Parts: sequence; C-alpha cells; structure tokens
Amino acid sequence: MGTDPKADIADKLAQLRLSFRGKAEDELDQLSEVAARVTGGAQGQRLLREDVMSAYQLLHRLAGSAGTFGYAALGAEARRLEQRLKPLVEKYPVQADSGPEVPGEETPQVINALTQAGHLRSLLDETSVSATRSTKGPEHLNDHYSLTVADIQVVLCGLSEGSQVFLEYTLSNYGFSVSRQAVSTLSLDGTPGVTLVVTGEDALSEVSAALDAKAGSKNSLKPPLICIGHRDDFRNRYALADAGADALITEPVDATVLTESIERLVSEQSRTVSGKILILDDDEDLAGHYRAVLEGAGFNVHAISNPETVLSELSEFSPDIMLLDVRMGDYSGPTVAKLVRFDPEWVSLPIIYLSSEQDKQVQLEAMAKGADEFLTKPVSDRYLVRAAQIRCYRARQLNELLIRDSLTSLLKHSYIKQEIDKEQARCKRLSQSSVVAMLDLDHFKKVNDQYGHRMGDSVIKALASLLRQRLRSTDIIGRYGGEEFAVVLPECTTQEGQSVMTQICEAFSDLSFNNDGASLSVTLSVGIAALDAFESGSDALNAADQALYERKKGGRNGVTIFHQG
Ligand SMILES: Nc1nc2c(ncn2[C@@H]2O[C@H](COP(=O)(O)OP(=O)(O)OP(=O)(O)O)[C@@H](O)[C@H]2O)c(=O)[nH]1
Repeated sequence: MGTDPKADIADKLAQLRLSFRGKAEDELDQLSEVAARVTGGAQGQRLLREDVMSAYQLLHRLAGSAGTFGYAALGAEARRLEQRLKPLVEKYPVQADSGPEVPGEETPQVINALTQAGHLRSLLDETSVSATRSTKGPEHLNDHYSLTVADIQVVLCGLSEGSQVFLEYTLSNYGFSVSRQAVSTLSLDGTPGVTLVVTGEDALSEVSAALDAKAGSKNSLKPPLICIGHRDDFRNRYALADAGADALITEPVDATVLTESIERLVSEQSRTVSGKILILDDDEDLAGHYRAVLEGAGFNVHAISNPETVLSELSEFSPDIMLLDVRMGDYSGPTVAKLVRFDPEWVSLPIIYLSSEQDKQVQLEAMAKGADEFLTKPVSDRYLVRAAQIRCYRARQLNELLIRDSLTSLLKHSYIKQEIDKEQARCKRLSQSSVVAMLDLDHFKKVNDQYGHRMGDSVIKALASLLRQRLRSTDIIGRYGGEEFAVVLPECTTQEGQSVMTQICEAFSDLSFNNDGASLSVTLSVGIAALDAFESGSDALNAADQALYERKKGGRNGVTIFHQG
C-alpha cells in the first residue's frame, strides 16, 4: 500500500476494471461463437436449448457487472437483450423431456437478439462518464476518520461574559478544546477536527447566517449550532429552529445535558458510519470492486467467493452486515441466506442481496428466504455506500441497545466483564501489562437523599461522559452497577493507570452541578489492579475492588493500587 489511501483505492479500481475488460472480451467471444452456431441453425441446423441458455447467462453476467466497472451502455444493452431471451429460457429449460431443441418457430427471435449482440463489443470501447470517474478514485465517497475528544473544537460566540466564563471552564474540564470568538469576526478557518458553535439566543440569527455563508462559499457542511436560550416554549423553540439552531439548552445550563448534546451532534455530523461487511459473490472482480469502494468509505470489508466457507468466515469475521450474490454457480444466494439463519447467532444479521435479477416477484421470493434488501446490479458506488451505511448504522444501533446501559450508554455489567476477561487473556498471551479500574461515587446516597434521584442520575451521566471524553478510544468503559463503573486501560502500567485515574478524579471533583440555585460537587474513589498479575479477569476485578475498598476506608476521593497481602 502506498501512502495515499485514495490513490491506492483508485489503483485497485483501475486494475479491477482492466480485469473486467479482459473477461468481458472473452465472454463476448463466447457469445459470438454461440451466435454463429445459432445463426447456422437458421440454415438448417438445430437450435439447441443449451446454446440459448449460455447466451442468456453471458448476457446476464454482463448486464449485472458492466455498469459497476463504468461500461454503462454495454450493461444496459446486455440487459435489454437478456430480457428478450429470458422468456425462451424459462419456456424451454435445458433439462426437459421434450428434447434438447428450441422449436423452429422461435428461431427468428433468438437470431434477431444474437445478431444485435454483435455490436456489444463496440460498447466496450466507449468510456462512459462513470468509468472515467471510477478510475480517478472514489473521492465522492465519505472520507473515514475517527474522532477523539481533543478533535472536538467548541467555539463560543455571541454569549454573555458570565456564560462564556462558565462554559469555557466546564467544557474544558470535560476535555473539549474551547475557544471564544466575536460574532463580527467569526471564522472557523484553521480549526482542525470537528467544530461546533455555541451561541446565545440574541446572536443566533447573525451567527447562523455567517456560518451559512462560510459553508456555502466552501461547499462544505455547516457546523452544528447549539443555542443557549431563556425560554423553552413551543413558539420560542420553533423560532430558534427556524433561525438555524440544531439544539437548544435552556439556562441555567446543565453541563451534562450540554455535553450530551455536543456528543450527539458531533457523532451525527462526523458521519463516521462504518462497520464490518462480509461480501459473498462468486464474481471475484465484482466482489473486489465493491470491496475497494466500501473500504474507501471507511468500512472494514472481507470478500469471499466460495459459499461453502460462509459459516466459518462469519464466525471469524463477525460482520455487521452481509452482501450476498443471488446466483453463485451451483448455489443460490437465498438458500445460503436461509442456512445462515439456522444459526441463532446470525438470525438478525442484515443481509443485502446484490443481484442482476430484475423480476420483482423473484426478488420478493428471495427476500422471503431471509434477506433485508435487494440491490439490483449494476449498483452505483454511491448507492452501495449509502445502503451499507444505513444497514450498518441500524445494525449497530440495535447492537448498542443490547449491550449498552440506557442511562450512560456505557457497556452493561456482563459485557464489561467479558471485555475484562478478553483483555486479561490477551495480556497473558502477549506478556503485556494492562490495568483494570473500579470506580465508585463517594457518599452518593446523600446526593440522592438531599437532591433527589434525578440529580443523582445527572451525576452518574456526567461521570460517564467525562470518562468517555478523557480516556483513550481504545480504553473500555462499563457501568458495573448503580454508581459503580469498571474501566480497562490496555497497554498501561499500574503507575500510568493511577496517574490517568487521578486526573479524572480531579476533573470530576471540579465539576459543579446546579440544583435550584445551589451547586454541589461530588468526588470519586478508584481502585486499580494489573490484569496480567492474575489468573483470570474476575480475580483482577476482585483485586481492584479490594483496592477501592481500601480507598473508601482511607478517605475516598482518589486512587489506590492493589497490593498483595
Ligand atoms: N440516582 C441514582 N442513584 C443510584 C443509581 N444506582 C444506585 N444508586 C444509589 O447509589 C447509592 C449508593 O449508596 P451506598 O452504596 O450506600 O454508597 P455511598 O453513599 O456512595 O457511600 P460510599 O460508597 O461509601 O462513599 C444508593 O443510594 C443507590 O440508591 C442510579 O441509577 N441512579
């Protein structure tokens, strides 16, 4: 691989196109041979069902693949001729008691179609617009990038001095990069990563217009705009939405609600919808093309051509969705979909058919056997990516609902335990050191008792949010129980873990929560243990829990490392 991923993908697509062209030339030669035999039939020889079938199959393949490689005109013409032969193929199947021939009265129709197939070769030399585009590379597709909290730039603009000071302090504590700008000179040039603007109600229209103008002149997306407002009634909400606000936070600002809004808007804007896709298509060039296009859009793709390996590949790769060809030599895609569903693990795997089949009835029957969507070949690159994004997004959403806690969106108890076990096994295998931490809010019962359960929930959400913001994207965070959290810090010593968790304790105790004019802050105790020092994940977790207990006894608000004996 070279250094420019787009150029690599463009090279791959160009090579696949060349490979398709070579194969298409062979197929057109075969088609000419069939045509010669069939036209010979008009002069007294027999018109064999087998010949009509092979002409039909050759045209079917070209119709399904040519467009994908940029030969749109060739694909369309092959499709037209394929449709003309289809009724004959269905009426006179190859295996039939009535003999190997097509009756003589049908001959003119076949000859006519195959004579017209003679000019398909000239269409192979026509470079269509889409072919030119695809050899340049998929620059029209979304670039993939993953975000860290430091990449999120929050620009404060058009707010009162008091609000600016409060938001700058609070959002910085959560780890966002925060800056202030004046409305009249607002410029987001030079802010790397993902930018989001927070403004006041009075300045909203002006800020929104400035952002619209900037986005328009650069042909880019307008950054999300959060409005800090005074009133939360329908009319005011409507006016603010109409003026360009993407979210409204009413004063006094609840930091947890604001950071949740930021997280949601950023994740929507960054469009990092990605996922794992397994492609099963016996046409290796087509599968290669889909793979290159989807990889270019940020997906992790595995392509296979042999249906017999599908179950082992599914277990190994564990995809979010599967793209499945409908006809693969002796095998039928719908039947493969059905057998995949025998396994409870894959009952909800989204399956998308990629097929040249245009008959709606056949498509419906295939879907009934266990697929979710039918894409008719040739599928445009953009459409393929969009369909994959939508399916992967939904698959991931469903999975998230299953494994994540609804209050905090962190991993649920059993899933964080599984992750701890996995990381402990990995540490042992590779002789690496990683850390597990148990976290518990201090005197949390008092928070609930004095300020109510809703305030307690807010505090729990704030800690979850802070952990997400402050930890690395490779760290794993779970809600272990009510006000207890567990964190895995891979490739980290206990000293490093202690330092990271101490910073988190400090940042958390600096957060202030508003409650009817009063403000409160809460502290956090943490116990940590080295995963590689124990025989199992649960042993390490118990050790971290003991260290947490020590911390609670020794004054809370801080971090204790587990020591044997
Ligand atoms: N608001 C809210 N409270 C919860 C939730 N889950 C557990 N709690 C509360 O968390 C409190 C935990 O109290 P304790 O286990 O006595 O501990 P503590 O008061 O934090 O004291 P120390 O851990 O010794 O510092 C209980 O009052 C639970 O009701 C939740 O989801 N939301």
